[in-house]
Amino acid sequence: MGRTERKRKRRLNNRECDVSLESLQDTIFLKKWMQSLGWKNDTKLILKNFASTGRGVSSLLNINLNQKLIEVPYNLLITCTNAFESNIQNLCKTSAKFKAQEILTLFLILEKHKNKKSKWKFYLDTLPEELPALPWLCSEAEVSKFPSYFMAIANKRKWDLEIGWERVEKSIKSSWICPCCEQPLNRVITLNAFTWGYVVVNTRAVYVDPDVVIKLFGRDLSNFLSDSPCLALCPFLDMFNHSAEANTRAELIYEGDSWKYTLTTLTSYKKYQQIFISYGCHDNDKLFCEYGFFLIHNHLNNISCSLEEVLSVSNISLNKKQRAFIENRCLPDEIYVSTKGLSFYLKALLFVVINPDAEWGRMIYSEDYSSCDIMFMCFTTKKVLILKKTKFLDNVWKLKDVAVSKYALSGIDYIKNKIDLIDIILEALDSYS
Ligand SMILES: C[S@@+](CC[C@H](N)C(=O)[O-])C[C@H]1O[C@@H](n2cnc3c(N)ncnc32)[C@H](O)[C@@H]1O
Repeated sequence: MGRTERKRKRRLNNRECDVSLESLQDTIFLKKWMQSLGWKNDTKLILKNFASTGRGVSSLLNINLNQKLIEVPYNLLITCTNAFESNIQNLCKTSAKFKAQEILTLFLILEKHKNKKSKWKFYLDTLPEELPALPWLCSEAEVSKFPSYFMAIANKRKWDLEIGWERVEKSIKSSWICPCCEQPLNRVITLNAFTWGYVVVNTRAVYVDPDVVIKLFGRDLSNFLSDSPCLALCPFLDMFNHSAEANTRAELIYEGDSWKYTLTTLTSYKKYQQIFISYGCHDNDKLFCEYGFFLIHNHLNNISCSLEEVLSVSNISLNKKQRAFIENRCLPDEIYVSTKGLSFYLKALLFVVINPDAEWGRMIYSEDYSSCDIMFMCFTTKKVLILKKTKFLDNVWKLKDVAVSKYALSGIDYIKNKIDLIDIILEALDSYS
């Protein structure tokens, strides 16, 4: 079998594993409900379970470059102003102020609790119960075995969730009884429910222009919100998965005689193929931390390192003048290497390290490095990469020892993916030097 034929067969096999979700009740009800509120599925979007990514979107039509993928009427969006519909202010102490993410989280918990009585039921029924593999949902023992730079990011996100929960717990009236089931509030708004809602908002909300949200609401939200109402949940639009190759334009626009949230694709797709959108120019660190997944191949990935790691492998100590120059120009902020080579800052840093007496400013901005400098840069970077690989392998072993949760098991795969990237970059540097 030739290569093309093998590729075709693989594509067909993959397609056979993709299962349509169109006959599921949840999908049928969601689409009917959205259509009854003005959504027109002009691009004939359908939901499928894809072997490669899980649930996602494709179309019965070919989708062209610059075509509008989806238009969702504003009244189908859940913004912070919808919190008023749920009477969140009635169950909170008067002085309580929340962040937009917390307000949407509370809204989801309360509406989900209403079940059939919620007007958002058909949307809520499509939200996943299971949480994605976010590293900040790991236990403390698990997080502590992540690479240190990543542990810092994960701990910060864990902390944000905990602070949010603390704020909510303190702000709700302990005397409040749910009108539908007569349960006390702390049985409805639990830590588990809060974590679920918080993660749903984190992984699915889109950015909306807060000025438009306030204008359409006709009332100021500052008594109630400590940041701006810039987040919204957008039914069906939140079913698209991300690809680093996808390019999309998202806008809240006034067209015809109404506001709508639109997505335009700047990439074309064949019918039945999965349609991806872009969540932003995110490397795997960001994808894993914000959305709980990472891409095996992501051209935005890189391996970052610290000034200390560079100095430790090059066995050089800096003089005062070198240190001041490096710090003033913030060179350590962006020292990394990717399959495309060394970052501007890494090259600059290495140049300053090996040339204590050169005219650094002129050289680093012209990047007119001698072949000798380039050889040293590659050589040192390889040593840094080998050091990083050893550290990552150590993280894998230590994490394997304590990993119990699916979040930590995913973390192991994530670090292994970093190690694979190091091997690829090392090979590329070998051919370069
Ligand atoms: C906005 S939702 C997309 C729809 C989601 N797959 C669903 O079934 O509801 C974002 C979540 O989808 C998953 N996801 C998005 N893009 C992905 C991809 N390329 N590969 C794997 N999972 C992806 C992640 O769990 C992420 O947190």
